[in-house]
Amino acid sequence: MAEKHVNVFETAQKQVKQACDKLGTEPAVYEVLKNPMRVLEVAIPVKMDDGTVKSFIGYRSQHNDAVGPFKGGVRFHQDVNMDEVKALSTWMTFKCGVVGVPYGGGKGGVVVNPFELSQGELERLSRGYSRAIAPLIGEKIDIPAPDVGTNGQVMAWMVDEYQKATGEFAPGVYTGKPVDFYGSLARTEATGFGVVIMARDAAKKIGLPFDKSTIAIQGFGNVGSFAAKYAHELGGKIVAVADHTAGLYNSKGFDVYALAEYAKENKCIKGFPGAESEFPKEEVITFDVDILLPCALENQITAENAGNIKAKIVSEGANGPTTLEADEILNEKGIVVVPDILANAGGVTVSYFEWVQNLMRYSWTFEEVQEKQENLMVKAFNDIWTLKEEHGVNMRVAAYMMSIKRVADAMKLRGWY
Ligand SMILES: NC(=O)C1=CN([C@@H]2O[C@H](COP(=O)(O)OP(=O)(O)OC[C@H]3O[C@@H](n4cnc5c(N)ncnc54)[C@H](OP(=O)(O)O)[C@@H]3O)[C@@H](O)[C@H]2O)C=CC1
Ligand SMILES: O=C(O)CCC(=O)C(=O)O
Repeated sequence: MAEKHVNVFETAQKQVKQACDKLGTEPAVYEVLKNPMRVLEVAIPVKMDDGTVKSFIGYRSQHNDAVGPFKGGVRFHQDVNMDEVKALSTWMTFKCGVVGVPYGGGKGGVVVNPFELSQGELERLSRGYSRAIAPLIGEKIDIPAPDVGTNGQVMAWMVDEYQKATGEFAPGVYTGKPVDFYGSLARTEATGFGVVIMARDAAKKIGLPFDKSTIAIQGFGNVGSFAAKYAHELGGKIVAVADHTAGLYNSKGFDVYALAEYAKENKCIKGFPGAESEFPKEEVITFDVDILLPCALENQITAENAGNIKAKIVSEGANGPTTLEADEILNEKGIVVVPDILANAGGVTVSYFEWVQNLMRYSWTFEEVQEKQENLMVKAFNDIWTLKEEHGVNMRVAAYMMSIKRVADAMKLRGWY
């Protein structure tokens, strides 16, 4: 039966409810966690290159700050909407809880296709958004970062505009900045690296040799391209890749460096000469591989395609790629799903390291940062695996159980319930 349109905020709420029930928390815990504490909607007027003025709608959702300041990326995409931003901010709260970084959850977004803007228009929009949310954010209040459609340059403009709005030079108010402007080494690579480390450890658990495995990747932006690089460096063979424009196949495994270079230059993978053949991009999800890395957007693994998935492991680089119905199907099929709030937590983990370095006005080497990231994520993976075995639940429920407990304990100590 075809799945109805899936509202990702309802998905996030149900995931939280399921874990609260499993933990047996007091009803007040879900009552507090089911909605973001604050959601801001702004209209950002931007002078376009042709002299007209266009107003863009933006959001910032602050889900929960019991553990620490709100934290989470800013998405520039034409499909951004308030419910999506609310869901993404909810997932951030529990993602931070999973890896134990001292933050709550936040997320922002602007309804825009950034590829249709000139560089000047993109800068004016980024500055306008930063000005609009400046009263609600701060180094110790709410710390945005990059997500789909934004990058280090956008963060640098936003820091500069925040300073103009508040008079305060506070580089730690945004993370994911360029390394030459208060960014951290290994942040750009962090999310994709983490997705692969988690797939590697899941493979160990089920006795699948990662260095003999075949891999399919959906999405070839920041997360997908670095996931490809690290999976290749660990000996995995990336045979299928898809972005918004095409699905590409190479039976011998892609030259991931050449593909990344091509995608950077052409802003898509279609036409890459190193592919043997092209296939419809949707089919990447059901490709005959050992490991699937969804690294694009929400609701990609659905009730329609989940039954045909052949991979033994799914490590979720994207936020919310799997619908609730699909999750049940994967569970029944015995597929190990490393949930988004663990698999893609490398981004916020290294954002945390960037923030710490900013506050200390100090910097660590690439190797130091990546080692700290790996240690933190591997510990979270093992703790969640143990919890999963103890309670007979899947990794997603176990991850929420661990995280909700941390947030609930902080709320209790603060006297919120
Ligand atoms: N950046 C980060 O640090 C973090 C990101 N994430 C999550 O990872 C995911 C990807 O983010 P990021 O890599 O930063 O974003 P990017 O904007 O860098 O890349 C997004 C990629 O997804 C592709 N894509 C979009 N829609 C589809 C589709 N229908 N089918 C196939 N590919 C598609 C895009 O293709 P095209 O360009 O052709 O549209 C692009 O390759 C998001 O869910 C994000 O929230 C999670 C944690 C941290
Ligand atoms: O780096 C961060 O602070 C958050 C990244 C993000 O938006 C995410 O993990 O979804």
